[in-house]
Formats: sequence, structure tokens, C-alpha cells
Amino acid sequence: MKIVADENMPYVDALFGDLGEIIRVDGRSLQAQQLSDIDVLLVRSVTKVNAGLLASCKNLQFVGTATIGMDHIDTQYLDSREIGYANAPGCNATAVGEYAFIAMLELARRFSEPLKDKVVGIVGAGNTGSAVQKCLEAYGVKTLLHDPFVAQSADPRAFVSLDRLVELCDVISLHVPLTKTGRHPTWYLFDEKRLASLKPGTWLLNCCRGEVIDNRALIALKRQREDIKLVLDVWEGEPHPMPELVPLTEIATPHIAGYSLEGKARGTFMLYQALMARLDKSGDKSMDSLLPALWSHAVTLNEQPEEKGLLTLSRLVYDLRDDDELFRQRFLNNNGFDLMRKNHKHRREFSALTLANNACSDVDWLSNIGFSGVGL
Ligand SMILES: NC(=O)c1ccc[n+]([C@@H]2O[C@H](COP(=O)([O-])OP(=O)(O)OC[C@H]3O[C@@H](n4cnc5c(N)ncnc54)[C@H](O)[C@@H]3O)[C@@H](O)[C@H]2O)c1
Ligand SMILES: O=C(O)[C@H](O)[C@H](O)COP(=O)(O)O
Repeated sequence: MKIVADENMPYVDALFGDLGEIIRVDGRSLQAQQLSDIDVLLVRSVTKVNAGLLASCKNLQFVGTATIGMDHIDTQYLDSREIGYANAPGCNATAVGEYAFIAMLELARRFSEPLKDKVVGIVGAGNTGSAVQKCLEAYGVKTLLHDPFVAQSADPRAFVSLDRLVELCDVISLHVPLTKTGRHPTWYLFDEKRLASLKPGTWLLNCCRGEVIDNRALIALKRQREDIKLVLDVWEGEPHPMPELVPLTEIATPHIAGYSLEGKARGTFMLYQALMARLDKSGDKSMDSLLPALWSHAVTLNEQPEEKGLLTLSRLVYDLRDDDELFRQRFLNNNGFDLMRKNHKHRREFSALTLANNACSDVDWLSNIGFSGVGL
């Protein structure tokens, strides 16, 4: 079996090595002629999988994308050729949730405005939106949700309209797929008009897809309204963000909100499971053996951490300021955006840090946020 895999997908050798030959490729520049005799294609969000790429693959049985988003895959075309496919829903939801939560803690500290006093609006209440909500609620922050699809399901949570969310929230975090059609398209969901309606001092975070916000309108808004604070992980026109937008942000990163080691391992592992099911084989691999230990094993709490202490714990697991600094230095360099993504291997999730409780008081909320605990 011949397997072509994006070079930015870790753990492919460990999981797929027994199945056949593995060829690593640069997913963004992948060409049809590199794929003519392959059986399996494993991609990330930067590869457009469509008739143009696959027309000459006669043996192709399976396409896997180690991502949540599917907007880069022409599933109709795959269906028409009866090629199996899978994505990895939820694989990096915890990573995105923790990224957004840490970013909010960073802004709270920078502007001396406690996160605990804010109301946070979450647009899109699926896997990543729910992961942010989990961290916020565990910490005791009030959240409001907008999701017209989930609102009509049996989900017991309360939902508000987008207008109401924008009107009431101090912080808005975006977690929708990129859609151009259907009843509630998200392309430019935050257009010039919506952006103009943000209440004074709003913090706006985008960790989903760049084009959910009209980036030109965002630049125009920021030039008039210093009070709006931006956290952007995704950009219109990736891998070339509008250069004038970057200095207008508080935190800027190259589409790595989902890039925890755990999230990447989960993504590859979910594709392994999907391929094994497609081949009607039972897999003998497990995810546990893939991950290394965190550099610091445990931290002992002698007292209840306040917001500053919570940020300190978060930074032990993932210091978002490092990625922000590197991005500002490098995004304009040749291939800087993609190189930073390719070399991004340092990030862990809260669960990698074990907290020991010497404080006696109730610190269950820390395990609800996601930290591992001895006696929490
Ligand atoms: N920055 C990153 O690294 C990163 C990582 C993971 C996912 N993503 C992006 O984030 C998106 C969301 O991921 P997810 O795992 O939460 O997906 P999901 O499918 O679990 O949830 C998306 C939610 O958005 C809702 N939605 C759709 N249209 C909406 C609209 N107009 N208004 C409000 N809600 C709407 C859906 O009903 C769904 O509940 C993905 O599609 C992907 O594009 C980015
Ligand atoms: O949709 C997703 O899952 C995310 O956007 C994902 O983290 C993108 O990462 P990539 O596949 O580009 O490495």
C-alpha cells in the first residue's frame, strides 16, 4: 500500500508504518503528478482535495484530513468516485478551547480587567466553542452562546441571537465553520456593519477561519477604534495575512490554535482508526504511547490560585506570548507563516500538567478547567 502524508502530520510512521510505504509531502504545494499510484492520502487544511488533484489516482481508496474543518475537501467528488474519506472532528477542540481561554487571561492581565468580571459570547457551540465554554464556566465566567443549528436541537443550553450576543458581551470568540451557502452562512459573518456594532472595549477572538471576519473592514474599524482588542489566529488570505492588520492585534498567531501535541496525535490516530475500519481490519495501536512527558511533571498548590496564579499555571503548559512574538518577527519572511506552523512542536494541553493540592480548600474547578490532579 502506498500512503502519501503531509509532512506536518506527526505520528504517521508510528501508526501507519505497518501498512505500507509512506511518502511525506509538502501539503500546500502538492501536485497531481505526485499522486498517480497512491492508495491513501493523508492531508491537513492547506491541501485542496478535488478533481484537479485526484483525477489520475486510479487506486485511491481513502482520503483522511487530520482536521476539524472540511472546507478544503470536495466530498461530492470523493463520493462520486466512491473514495472513502474521514476528518477528525473534535481532535483539536481542547487545544482551541485552551488557546482562547489563555488568550483571554493574557488580555485580562495586560489591561488589568479581570476575566471573571466579563461576559463572554461564543459564536458556534460545537466542539471548539464548547471547549472554550467548559474552561470559562469552570473558572466562573458568564457565557452566552449563539448557534442557530444547535439551538434547534435537543441541546439543553440557552442560546441568544447574534445581535443580542454582540450587544451584551464584553468578549466574543468565534468558533464556526466557513460556509458560503445554506441558511446561516458564515463568510464575512462579521462584516463592516456587524463590526461597527461591537460595544466599546470588546475583545474579539477569531480561532476558526479568517474569512469569517471581513479583514479589510476590521483594519478600518481598528484604525478608528483603539478600544477594540483583537486576538487573531486565522486570517483572510492565509498564508499571507494583510500586513497592516498584524500590528493592530493584541495577540497574533499563524493558525496554530489547535496545535497541541495531544490534538495532533488525536487527529492522526482518528484517521488511523477510520482507515482500519474502511479496510475492515482491527487496529493494534494505541494513542497513549505516542506522547512524551511534559517538561515539568507536577506543581504543588499551597493556596487557592487567583487569576494571576491561573495565568501562571497556564503559561507553564503553553506560553502564548512566545508564538505571538515569533509570528510578529517572522510572518513577512519568505514562507514565514507556514514555517512557523511546520516547526510548531512545543505546545501541550492543560492535562499534561499535574497539580498537587496542599491547599485544603476546594480546587475542583482546576480539574474542571482541564489540569490533571493529585487530590484535586
Ligand atoms: N484555528 C485552528 O487551529 C482551528 C482548529 C480547529 C477548528 N478550527 C475551525 O473552527 C471551526 C469550528 O470547529 P468545531 O470543531 O467547533 O466545529 P463543530 O462543527 O463542532 O462546531 C461548529 C458549530 O458552528 C455552528 N454554526 C454553523 N454556522 C453557524 C452560524 N452561522 N452561526 C453560529 N453558529 C454556526 C454549527 O452549528 C456547529 O455547532 C472548524 O470548522 C474549523 O474551521 C480552527
Ligand atoms: O480545521 C482544523 O482542524 C484546524 O483549522 C486545523 O488545526 C488546521 O491545521 P492544519 O490542518 O492546517 O495543519
